[in-house]
Amino acid sequence: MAEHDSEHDLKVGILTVSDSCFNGTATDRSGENLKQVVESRKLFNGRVITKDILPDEQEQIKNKLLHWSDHLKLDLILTTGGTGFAPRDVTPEATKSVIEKEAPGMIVAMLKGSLEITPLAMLSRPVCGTRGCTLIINLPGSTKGSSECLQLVSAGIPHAVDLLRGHKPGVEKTHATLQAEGIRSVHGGHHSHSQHSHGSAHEGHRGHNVFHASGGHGPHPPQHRAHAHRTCSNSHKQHHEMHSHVDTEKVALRPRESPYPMLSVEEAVGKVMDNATVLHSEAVDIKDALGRTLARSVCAADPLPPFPASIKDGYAVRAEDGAGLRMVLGESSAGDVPDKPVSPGFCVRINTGAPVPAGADAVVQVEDTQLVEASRDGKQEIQIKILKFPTVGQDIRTVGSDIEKGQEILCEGQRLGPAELGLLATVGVTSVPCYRMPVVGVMSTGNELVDPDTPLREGSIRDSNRTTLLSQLKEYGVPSLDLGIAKDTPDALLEKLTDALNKVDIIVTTGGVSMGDKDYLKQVLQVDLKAHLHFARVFMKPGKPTTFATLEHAGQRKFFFGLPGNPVSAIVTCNLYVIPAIRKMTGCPNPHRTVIKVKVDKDLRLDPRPEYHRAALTWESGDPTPTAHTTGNQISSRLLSMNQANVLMRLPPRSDALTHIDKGTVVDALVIGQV
Ligand SMILES: Nc1nc2c(c(=O)[nH]1)N[C@H]1C(S)=C(S)[C@@H](COP(=O)(O)OP(=O)(O)OC[C@H]3O[C@@H](n4cnc5c(N)ncnc54)[C@H](O)[C@@H]3O)O[C@H]1N2
Ligand code: MOO
Ligand SMILES: [Mg+2]
Repeated sequence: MAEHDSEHDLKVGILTVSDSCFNGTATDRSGENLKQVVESRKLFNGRVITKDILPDEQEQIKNKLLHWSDHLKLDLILTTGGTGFAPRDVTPEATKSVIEKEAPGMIVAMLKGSLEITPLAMLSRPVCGTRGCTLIINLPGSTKGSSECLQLVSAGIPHAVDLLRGHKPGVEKTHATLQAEGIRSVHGGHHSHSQHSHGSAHEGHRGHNVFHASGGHGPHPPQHRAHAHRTCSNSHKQHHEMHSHVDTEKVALRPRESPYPMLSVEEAVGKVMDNATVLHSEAVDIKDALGRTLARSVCAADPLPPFPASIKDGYAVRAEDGAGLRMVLGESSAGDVPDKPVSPGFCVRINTGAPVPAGADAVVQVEDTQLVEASRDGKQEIQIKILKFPTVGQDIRTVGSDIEKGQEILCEGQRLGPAELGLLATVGVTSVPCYRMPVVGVMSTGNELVDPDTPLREGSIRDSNRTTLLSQLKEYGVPSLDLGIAKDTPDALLEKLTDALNKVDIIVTTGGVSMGDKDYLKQVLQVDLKAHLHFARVFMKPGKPTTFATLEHAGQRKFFFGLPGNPVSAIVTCNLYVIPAIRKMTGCPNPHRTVIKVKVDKDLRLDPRPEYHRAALTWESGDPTPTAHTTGNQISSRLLSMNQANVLMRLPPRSDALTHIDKGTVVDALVIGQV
């Protein structure tokens, strides 16, 4: 599949120069048509960033060209109209006043091609040239003429822009592509009629077109004959090689590697965590704080228990009275405020949790007493016989014995679980400062995707990544937004991402980040959103094309995680990069996954990349190291390999010395599920 050098996508401006279109007495058909031709991406990979209509006023045209070149920094400006001999035709003059270098070759290409169609083309006065990195081309005003002329120069446009941008890789890459892949059929105006001596004519390398000059050079054995072709030479020659032939035998065939460096997982995680700064705190009611991270420590305002409390149901006594008979004075139940102090020889019936009355310094549980029926002066009195000698403090919780006044009960950075929230209730703190939770938007990309509840159509599959990722975020109590499915076009991506930027802190997309010619995410991030791309390839399996970027938007730092589309890659990379980043942002002091030692349950073949191998744990009796049962075929598309998996075993990359991991070997494993 032709690699799509997305960063070379051209930013195009279309300027219609016409009094009648400007004042609305005519419709701007040629400008609209040019927009369609550019958006069709048939001639080159470009996108119309801006389009306008101006009257035939030289100053206005000049200012527009200056603005589009110097401020919008467009790659290509196509003007249509105002290039003739009529008194109001001043587009060439306006253009000449802004360009820094002329491009006569393009004028020749246009006029040569046009003159073959009509001699009247001699009346056209187009100017072509560059200003900064912007290429400006005057096209005729008619719909037919402007699109024909654009076709005539289109093959040179991408290279011109590459050279203007000083993007060696673009030119070199094209060269490498041509050399590596031999002759490409032409896409520009020169549909030469050379016969194809080998294989089917592939589509030209997207965005870079080359010319076929007809015929080859002398007899070549059919299988080796390379057509003569003219390509934009690389920068040091600055001219077209005419009719040179490429003998693919001799040319060094260079691989078409992605231009993005491959990071190790450690480096990638490091970059993510370096950028994930802790968010500010906000007051959260404790009934909504489950799973949140505390932003400030909490101390107890008062002691617990606030009074000496009985631990048992029994009798509050004076220990020094020892064992033997006691008159029962009264009772102290939980919630009572005792009013009768215990005097020598007496005791008070008491319940667990009830305040121990003054004078008493021990509690004898009811099991250690005998009830002695007694009556005095005809009145029923209760006496008990204490069977064992009580000790001072027995079964009494002294004031503050659970929580002292002023004691710090929770510290900053703690995750608030049920017990922690209970503690807050205990000390009467019902609202706590917690780190804000980032809002995470999840978006799938891919023309092949349909919603899970939609019937499949030819060539489509159901989107599972959103379900997986949204529920993984829910598991961590992270507020999330379903951003839907974006089609595989730059505009669809740009529109959804731009919209999401105002709603979420973190955007997680899946798909469209590998080497496909429809994998536009990186380009949209870099070119359109001007995001800072931290990495776009990681030496790991699954997850190689994982892409991470940040962007300052409206004074806030926004995060992009472009996870791979393969379902397993998506959830594994979410666990490795997204969840730890979120945990760090929410103040969690140890945001990373817990790593444990596990024993592999069978021989495992190693992959050339370090693999995060899915497994489910069991504990064999007497063996403290759990056994990790592999979930089988680990291909990145097989979501079943995540089924019941609660760890990701970290397996080393294959080497000459090590091609397998033997059964019983102990390896590290990241805990990702309930163990
Ligand atoms: N020439 C190369 N091709 C690929 C490479 C490479 O290095 N060279 N990398 C491969 C690896 S590794 C991965 S991972 C994938 C990732 O590609 P993308 O991130 O561009 O993902 P897509 O191409 O859009 O989709 C990949 C795969 O996953 C399916 N998919 C996508 N989204 C979903 C979803 N929401 N639910 C379910 N399934 C989804 C999609 O249909 C594809 O089958 O690139 C390899 N290619
Ligand atoms: O990197 Mo991919 O996720 O292995 O298939
Ligand atoms: Mg792809």
